[in-house]
Amino acid sequence: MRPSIAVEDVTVRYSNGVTAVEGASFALGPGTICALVGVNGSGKSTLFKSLMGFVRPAAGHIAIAGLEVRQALKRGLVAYVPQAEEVDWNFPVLVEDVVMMGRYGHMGLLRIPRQADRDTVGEALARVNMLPFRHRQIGELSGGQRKRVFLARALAQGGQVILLDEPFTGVDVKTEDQIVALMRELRAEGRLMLVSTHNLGSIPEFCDQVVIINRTVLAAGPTATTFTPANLQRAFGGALRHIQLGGAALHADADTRQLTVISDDERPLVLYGEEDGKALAGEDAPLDRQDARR
Ligand SMILES: Nc1ncnc2c1ncn2[C@@H]1O[C@H](COP(=O)(O)OP(=O)(O)OP(=O)(O)O)[C@@H](O)[C@H]1O
Repeated sequence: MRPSIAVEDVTVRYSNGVTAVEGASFALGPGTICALVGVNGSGKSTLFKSLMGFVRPAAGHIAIAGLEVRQALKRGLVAYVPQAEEVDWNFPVLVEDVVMMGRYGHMGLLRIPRQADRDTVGEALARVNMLPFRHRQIGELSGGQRKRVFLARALAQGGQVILLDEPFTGVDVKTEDQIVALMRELRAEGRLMLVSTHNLGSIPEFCDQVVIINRTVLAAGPTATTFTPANLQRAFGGALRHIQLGGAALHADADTRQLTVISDDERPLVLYGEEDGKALAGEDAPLDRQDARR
C-alpha cells in the first residue's frame, strides 16, 4: 500500500544553524492514528512544519500520498490543527469564517464561497458539535471549543492527512473523548492522523502507531511494540517522571504487585506490574495495560 506519509532520511536546519531534525525516517499508511512523542525541543513541530511546507529539509525527502509536499498541499491533502499558542485569538473572526478557510483551496482566486462550500462548513461544524457557535467570535470560545473549530476546518478541507499539534492541551476530559471519537471516525474513513502529544496515558487507548523522536526517529512502529518503557526512557531520559509504588506504600495487605507511573507533563501512563513489577523491570514490555485518567 502506498504510504500516506513517507519521511526518508530527513534533516531540517534553521537559519540560525540549529539542526532540529537529523536523518529522520518513518512511513505511515492510510486509516491510521499515529502519536508523535518526544521531549520539548525534540523536533515535533519542526517535523510538522516540514510536512506543511513551511520549512524545507536540508537533506532527505518527504512524500505525501506519493506526491511532493508542494503538490500535496496544492491539492489540499494535508490539514493542520495548530497548537493554541500559534493562534492570535484577538483577531476578530467568526467561527464559520475559520472553518471556511479550509475551503480556500477549493475556491477560485477571489475566494467567493459557493453554497456547496457553505454546506460543507455547516456539516463540519455539526460533526464537532459546534454548529450553534458558528456566528460567535473565535476569541470568545473555550480552549476545547477552539480546538473543535480547528478540527472542523480540517474536516471542511477534506484533508487525507491531518496533523494535530497538541490537540489535548487545555481541553477537559469530555472534549478529549470527543476529539478521540472523531479521530476514530476519520481513521475508519481512511485518513491518517499524526498527533503530537505529551499525553502519554492516552496513547495506547487510541493510537495504532507511535513515532518517538529526539532530533531523529528513535523508534517507529505499532504501539504495542514501540511504545515501551525502554523506548520512552531513551526518548525522555531524566525529563520523564518515573514513579514506582509497591509494598506497604501501595497495599494494606501482603499484595506484592507494583504500580508504575510514567509521566511527561500531562496525563500519566499507569502500568500495573506483575508480582514485584517483574514485567516492567527494565524490560521492553509493551505498554498495553494502562488505564489512567487525570
Ligand atoms: N524558527 C526556528 N528557528 C531556529 N530554531 C528553531 C526554530 N524553531 C525551533 N527551533 C529549534 O529547533 C529545535 C526543535 O524545536 P521544535 O519546536 O521542533 O520542538 P518540539 O518537539 O515541537 O518542542 P515542543 O514539545 O516544546 O513543542 C529546538 O532546539 C528549537 O529551539
